[in-house]
Amino acid sequence: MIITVTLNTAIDKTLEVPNFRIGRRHRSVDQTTMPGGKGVNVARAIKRLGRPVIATGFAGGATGTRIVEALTAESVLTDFVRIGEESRTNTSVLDPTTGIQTEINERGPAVSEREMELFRDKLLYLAQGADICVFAGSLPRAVETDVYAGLIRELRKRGVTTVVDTDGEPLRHAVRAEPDVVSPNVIEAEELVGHEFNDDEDRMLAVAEIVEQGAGEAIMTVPDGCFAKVKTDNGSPQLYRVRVEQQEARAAVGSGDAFLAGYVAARYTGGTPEECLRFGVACGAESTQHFGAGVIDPHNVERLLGAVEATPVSLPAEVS
Ligand SMILES: O=P(O)(O)OC[C@@]1(O)O[C@H](CO)[C@@H](O)[C@@H]1O
Repeated sequence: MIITVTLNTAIDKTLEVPNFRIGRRHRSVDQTTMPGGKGVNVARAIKRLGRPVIATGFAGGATGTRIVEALTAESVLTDFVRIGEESRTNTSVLDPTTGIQTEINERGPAVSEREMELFRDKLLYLAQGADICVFAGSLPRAVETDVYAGLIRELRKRGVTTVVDTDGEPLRHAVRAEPDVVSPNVIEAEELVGHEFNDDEDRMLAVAEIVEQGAGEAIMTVPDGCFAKVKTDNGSPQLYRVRVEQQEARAAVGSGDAFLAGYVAARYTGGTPEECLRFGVACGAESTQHFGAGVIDPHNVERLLGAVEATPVSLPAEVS
């Protein structure tokens, strides 16, 4: 079983607004609402890929009920801790004339110590039947920024592979807890490493640096694929640049979540590191053709897979 953890679940509301201009009044021509938060999106995509997954985390108030009911309607298994405060709604505006999507994410509810304790108990219970656990997304209010780090350490003791996609302080703490895989996007990685990246060598050095900081493997997603430092089957480290020809995106929000879902799904079924990266990149690219984060068509993923190239890369001995 794969577990996804979403501590800051959301209803993602996307308004389609042609010729969107800041400071003007608009009427949307279409709108969609879906349960979201990064871990929820990863769970949706893993379910579509046919691997066993359960989504956990916090769900609060009427929005929380809506999140759970909508996931149930998608046949995604859930086991959330119900909390006193209301789960958030994240609003984004998609301008179909430019393809640009502007996101406004709410901070989310405050979670009490008691609720956090209940969650820890639930996660450790679920972990008994789990191979992989994905921690993804921002933290709700009143939660310590080292929460992922503590949970990673607990799950490692129980032999569960841990995967993290978050940002800022929670990511910094999580990396020090030595998770098996960390998968930031470029902005998250620049923040973690402490400088901007100007070229592909900088990007390669960045994934190597994130491994130096504590991650077992680091995968940085970019619009046309990823940069990765992973362990080969014999355990030795290898850098990869994985690329797919960039397609015109209908909606790119959530492609990192689809990447992670594909990577984890392939890893769950014993794919080689290169196969997992290529499958993840195919899933991320395919997801840009659909509205809704984590929405993918597995048949198109298989078609795209042939166009994904993974190139092993060498860097000077001191960093590779
Ligand atoms: O605030 P977080 O949890 O970091 O990100 C939340 C979010 O923007 O990310 C997803 C797309 O990746 C959306 O479903 C969701 O609204």
